Amino acid sequence: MKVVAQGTFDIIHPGHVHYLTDAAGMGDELHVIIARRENVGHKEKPVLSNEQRRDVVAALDVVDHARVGHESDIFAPIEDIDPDVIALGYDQHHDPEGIQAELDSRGIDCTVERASPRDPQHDDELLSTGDIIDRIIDQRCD
Ligand SMILES: Cc1cc2nc3c(=O)[nH]c(=O)nc-3n(C[C@H](O)[C@H](O)[C@H](O)COP(=O)(O)O)c2cc1C
Ligand SMILES: Nc1ncnc2c1ncn2[C@@H]1O[C@H](COP(=O)(O)OP(=O)(O)OP(=O)(O)O)[C@@H](O)[C@H]1O
Repeated sequence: MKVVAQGTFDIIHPGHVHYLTDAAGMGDELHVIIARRENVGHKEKPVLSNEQRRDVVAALDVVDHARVGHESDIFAPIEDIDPDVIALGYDQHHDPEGIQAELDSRGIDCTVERASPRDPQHDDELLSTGDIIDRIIDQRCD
């Protein structure tokens, strides 16, 4: 069973590890698609390059394969990987029914699941790249 997870993964934190571990548990081979910098438009663009974000994700034990995503067709890597499950992050804005309809129309036999959120495990745990960057600005910039 192949599972696909996807995201920006700019400055890895335990929320990312939770998501990828959850996604890996939905099958036995986890593929991760890294959002291209130019395609991140719903929030600040990543600080780190496409390749750096890919290499760090690829180094995680639960990840079998990581790649930088396609420039324009988000379903091109999906056709290539041919997964059994797409695991959406708990807060990803994508519409599961729209994705399912596109999978069906392309003849890809795959379901769409939603991963769980990670709750903070100890005081002062930062589970958001945006929050980490805000703290760096707060503590290191006068
Ligand atoms: C099934 C699926 C496939 C995707 N494939 C790509 C891709 O090939 N290239 C890309 O730049 N973004 C791709 N994306 C979109 C990014 O991953 C998207 O910007 C990402 O979901 C942002 O999530 P985040 O805000 O949780 O980091 C894909 C998204 C989904 C749901
Ligand atoms: N605390 C968390 N618990 C579970 N999953 C998480 C958590 N934080 C991020 N993720 C998941 O990791 C994937 C990539 O997240 P993303 O790169 O947007 O990180 P982020 O820290 O949420 O970013 P930002 O703070 O800039 O919005 C998404 O699918 C997201 O749902």
